[in-house]
Amino acid sequence: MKSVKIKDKEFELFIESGKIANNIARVADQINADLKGKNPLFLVVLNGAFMFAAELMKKVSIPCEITFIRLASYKGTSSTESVTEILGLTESIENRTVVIVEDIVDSGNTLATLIEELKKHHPCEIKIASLLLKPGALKYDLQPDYIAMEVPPDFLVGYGLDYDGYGRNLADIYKLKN
Ligand SMILES: O=P(O)(O)OC[C@H]1O[C@H](OP(=O)(O)OP(=O)(O)O)[C@H](O)[C@@H]1O
Ligand code: HPA
Repeated sequence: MKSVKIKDKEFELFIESGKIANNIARVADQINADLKGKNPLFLVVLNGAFMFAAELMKKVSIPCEITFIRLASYKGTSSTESVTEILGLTESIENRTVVIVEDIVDSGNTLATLIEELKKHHPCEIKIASLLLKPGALKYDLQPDYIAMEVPPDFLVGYGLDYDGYGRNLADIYKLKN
């Protein structure tokens, strides 16, 4: 499919599934080499990362655990204070090597907040694996350890990424038509 319409918007084909798979395989090889013997715990951030995580974890061959979390943010007691809660983290991460699995690092806001929250639980180290990184949109001093592909700051859908809840099931990645 060269283009798709989702709700009111048109998207054009940007990255085909074969290229996505090759880049994920490369990331898995890096993880297998770097984290051997570290017994990592992969924290998959739902919803967007589900498809990347499924493909990545089939190719990660070192002993590891996988768990799935969601982030909930709400206003704290003072009107400006924003509180982020990690839902679903039942495993202890104390002294563990934790690998955050994300579909995209865009502004970096989600990841920066998540890292701050995770640090409160004293992991031994926190690694970041993301399918996509938008270097041109990043507003935080974050250095993701494992990136499958860098992309321009266009709005993307497919392979887990959604537009208003739709498009996550697309096997390729599409970008918003201008
Ligand atoms: O770097 P940022 O600017 O913070 O953007 C990246 C975040 O945005 C998306 O999550 P979203 O909150 O849309 O939830 P979803 O995973 O359920 O789609 C994506 O999955 C990342 O978590
Ligand atoms: O480009 C994007 N597409 C979908 N969801 C997103 N969340 C951050 N950036 C994006």
